[in-house]
Amino acid sequence: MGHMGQGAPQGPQALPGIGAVVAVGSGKGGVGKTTVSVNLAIALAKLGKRVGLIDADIYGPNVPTMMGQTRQPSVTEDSMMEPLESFGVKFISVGLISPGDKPLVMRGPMLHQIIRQFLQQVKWGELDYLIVDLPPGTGDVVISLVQTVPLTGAVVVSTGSGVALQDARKALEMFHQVNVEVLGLVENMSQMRLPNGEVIDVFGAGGTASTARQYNLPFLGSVDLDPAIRAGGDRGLPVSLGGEDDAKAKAYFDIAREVMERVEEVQEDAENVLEIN
Ligand SMILES: Nc1ncnc2c1ncn2[C@@H]1O[C@H](COP(=O)(O)OP(=O)(O)OP(=O)(O)O)[C@@H](O)[C@H]1O
Repeated sequence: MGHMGQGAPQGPQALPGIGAVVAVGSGKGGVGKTTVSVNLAIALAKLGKRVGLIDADIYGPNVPTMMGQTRQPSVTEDSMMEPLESFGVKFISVGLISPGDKPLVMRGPMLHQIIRQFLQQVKWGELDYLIVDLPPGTGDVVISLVQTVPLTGAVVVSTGSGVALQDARKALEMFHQVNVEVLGLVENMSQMRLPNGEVIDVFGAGGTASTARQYNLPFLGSVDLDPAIRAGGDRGLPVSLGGEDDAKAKAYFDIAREVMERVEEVQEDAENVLEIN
């Protein structure tokens, strides 16, 4: 395992007080990775977990808008950042530290520095889950992450379309390369249910589940294509706030429970490995 070298001076160091670090990635942009991250984080919090969310999506840092707060985080005297908090979820975003609407041009070393800061210099306190919303594609941010902390695992979001899945497979391969366990796949914008009950298959529903099967990975659930989900994100009031009994929120709670189960599995496996050694 690549991240067992905890005694090594440069190796990834577990964050004290943080139970699990879960990255959410996608391959293709615009498939709804951020919407899944935000609603998953809120669902976990509503299920009683202590949750943090890092928005590391340098190309589209939309977490603050979806969480309804876009002010700059305050910095304490000891140079620690206070995360913002909405709906019981603590969060921080690259969007909050980049000035205005300027396109964010960042060189690798600066990006690496920011990722490290978000992990190590934010007052997260005790968390059960720290979710990291990755930029689409395969790349630098993931490398910075795995060099800084041991990741518990990754969730890969895709639509069922052939091209999105093509890119999702690249993301799966990348996580494999950097020794990050994929907890499972989520299909977003799977189907659209019209008010008259008719169901429209927009992006090829089921494609993500079959990709999961191909790779022998768990399928964590699917989310409908639903204007209420888009509106919730835009208004800073994500649909998960409706709670588990709300039909529009339920999918995210199902996914949250799957993620909790998978995280437990991965952590138990890691403990067994340590006992054998
Ligand atoms: N299930 C859904 N139903 C309806 N709209 C959705 C759904 N999921 C996401 N959207 C909308 O699609 C758009 C893209 O979603 P989002 O920003 O979450 O994608 P992303 O994959 O994080 O994008 P990127 O990483 O490229 O910035 C947003 O306007 C969002 O509100």
